[in-house]
Amino acid sequence: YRNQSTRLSARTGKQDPGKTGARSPIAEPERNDEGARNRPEIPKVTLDGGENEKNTTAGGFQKDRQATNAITCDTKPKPSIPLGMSPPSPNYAMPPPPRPSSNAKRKPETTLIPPPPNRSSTLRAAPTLSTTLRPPPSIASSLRAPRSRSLAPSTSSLSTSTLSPSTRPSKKVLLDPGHSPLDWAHLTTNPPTPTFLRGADVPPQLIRVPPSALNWHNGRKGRDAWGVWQGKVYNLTPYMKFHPGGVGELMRGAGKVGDGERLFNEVHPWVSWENMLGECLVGILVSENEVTGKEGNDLEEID
Ligand code: HEM
Repeated sequence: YRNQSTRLSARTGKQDPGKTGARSPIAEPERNDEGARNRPEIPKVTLDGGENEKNTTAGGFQKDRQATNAITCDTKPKPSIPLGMSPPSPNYAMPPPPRPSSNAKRKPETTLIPPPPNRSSTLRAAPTLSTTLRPPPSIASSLRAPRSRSLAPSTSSLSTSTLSPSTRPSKKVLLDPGHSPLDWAHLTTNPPTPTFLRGADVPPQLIRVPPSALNWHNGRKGRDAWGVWQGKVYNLTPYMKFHPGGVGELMRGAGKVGDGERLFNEVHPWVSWENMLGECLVGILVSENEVTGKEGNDLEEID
């Protein structure tokens, strides 16, 4: 190429032949370009060899590059690409569109392509390795989770009373001293009087309890509070302050036929009403007609 450029410059530039003959082939294009600046004719014909090396020193030659790239980009990009990749990025951005030539594209592609694929490949390899390594622990973890979960229900089925408080918010109240479940158990086994648990106004025998009598014992105005469970009437009054749910909760079903049992089953169906209040049993719930015609509460007829 250099020889060709010198030949072309020798053809157009009449003064060059004598200069080029004395100079070396390598130094000729640089010196000839300096002389070509002053010449008006040189840029038109000999932009190939003369401009290439000169343009590297002056930015004004880039305009000439753009105009001449269509013809002489083959030789220019080779030296300009390695040098101009980093510094003249904005100016260098202009050439790419006019570089339809194959040589210009090959060099930047080859220089630019290696880094991306290498980086991407390295980046891809890492996640793929991590993903390939993750599955084993994930499987192990997935197997562990169901095991713990599967064990939970099995234990819950064994004792629902122990797990129920954890599943729902507790509404237990602070009981007064001497009113713990053990205290209640002691009281039921050793009542102060034979009628203390069943009520002062109740005979020692079980009685027939009509709804009217039940409603009257609603725990208000000094009356005892009666509750019904499976057709049996219990005196709740002595248990009021021993009730872990509080007096108010226990009073919700006092003196009512079906409310007490329904609420009891909603809150704690696992609690044994009969065992806890066995000594508080008053009698059995009967219809109002069964009691009418008899004087008062005839308790002896039940036995
Ligand atoms: C109207 C009827 C009743 C209502 C509305 C009621 C309500 C409640 C409530 C809200 C609690 C607290 C539950 C918690 O937060 O853990 C509770 C606890 C309790 N109640 Fe009742 N109750 C009623 C009748 C009874 C009766 C008649 C008995 C006795 C036979 C009884 C025995 C208990 C016991 C033993 C607990 C403690 C449960 C536990 O430790 O988990 N309750 N009740």
